[in-house]
Amino acid sequence: DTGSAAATPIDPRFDIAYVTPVTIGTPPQTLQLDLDTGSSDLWVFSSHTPASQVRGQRIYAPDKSTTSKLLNGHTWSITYGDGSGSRGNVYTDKFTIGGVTVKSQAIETAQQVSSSFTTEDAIDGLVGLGFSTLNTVSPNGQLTFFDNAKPNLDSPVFTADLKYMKPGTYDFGFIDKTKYTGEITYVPVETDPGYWTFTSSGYGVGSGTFSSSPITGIADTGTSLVYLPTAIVTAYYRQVQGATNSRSYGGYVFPCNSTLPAFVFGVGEAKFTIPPSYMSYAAVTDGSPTCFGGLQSSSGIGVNIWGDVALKAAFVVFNGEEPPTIGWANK
Ligand SMILES: O=C(NC1CCCCC1)N[C@H]1[C@H](O)[C@@H](N2CCCCC2)[C@@H]2OC[C@H]1O2
Repeated sequence: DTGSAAATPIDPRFDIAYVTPVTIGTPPQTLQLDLDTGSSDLWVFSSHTPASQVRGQRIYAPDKSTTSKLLNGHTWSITYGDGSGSRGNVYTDKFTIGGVTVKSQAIETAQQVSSSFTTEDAIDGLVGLGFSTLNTVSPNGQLTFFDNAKPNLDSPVFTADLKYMKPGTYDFGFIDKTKYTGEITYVPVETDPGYWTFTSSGYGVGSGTFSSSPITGIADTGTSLVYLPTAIVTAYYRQVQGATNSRSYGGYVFPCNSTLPAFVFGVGEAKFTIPPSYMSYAAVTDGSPTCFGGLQSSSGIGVNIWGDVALKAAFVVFNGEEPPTIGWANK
């Protein structure tokens, strides 16, 4: 098997998150899901989600699918790093992304979602693409779509080609040579506790010198921004006129008309440049002259996160061979 599906920004103005069309059940029900390498639960808004918590999202109705089966006595509950979360019951059903089908995928139906999911009407749920060890289904943990699909994929990989303010793609089972330039640099992945954890070889601010120092963090398609150690973040914002670390806005902000340097990060011998445009994430509120930075401190999180702001500067291969590795290429 091989497959390809679009990854479309949920907001035309800035890249909060990306959604991908999937089909579930028989006849197929289409939902737009957020593929998230930072988690390992596949959950959806459903006919079991209270109407008060649904605001325009498409829902999966297992009772309307002739191939759905309740996974008796199983429940799930997840909380994400931003405090959002959801919980519910579990079914199995036919699940397809970009033409790759898993005949019996655990579909976690939401009986409760937190307010940030209710208000985000473009996201109908998530497809966790982390390692299945992170799956929250109890009493028996379930496999991710990638783990289920892997044996039938031409190659046990998926790739992310996210783009700035326009649709990119997720490919499954093959590496599309037309999507990158030069060579792919592969580095080891630490699979404990279940993220795609790798070590970057260093960073540079704008045209400044490159600092070769290991930065261990996770490649997370479900996180909008990059979160790195405070020393790196302060070195970056020292180069931005009027930048401050705002307690009220919860991070580094600066005048939207500031000139921003690029941010360079290393993977092995390779270098990746996040252009200034990606480093200004969004105005803090609509129309404000104050902008929120695409690079923030990881000091409160406990892990460094290479989110969408970094991922969209590269073509990334999530290699599910044993042992797993992650590959980065320019594009
Ligand atoms: O919580 C994180 N990342 C953390 C950010 C802070 C620092 C630690 C990591 N990612 C989540 C993201 O925020 C969610 N969000 C829902 C509303 C629309 C936008 C996406 C979505 O659900 C799970 C995942 O994606």
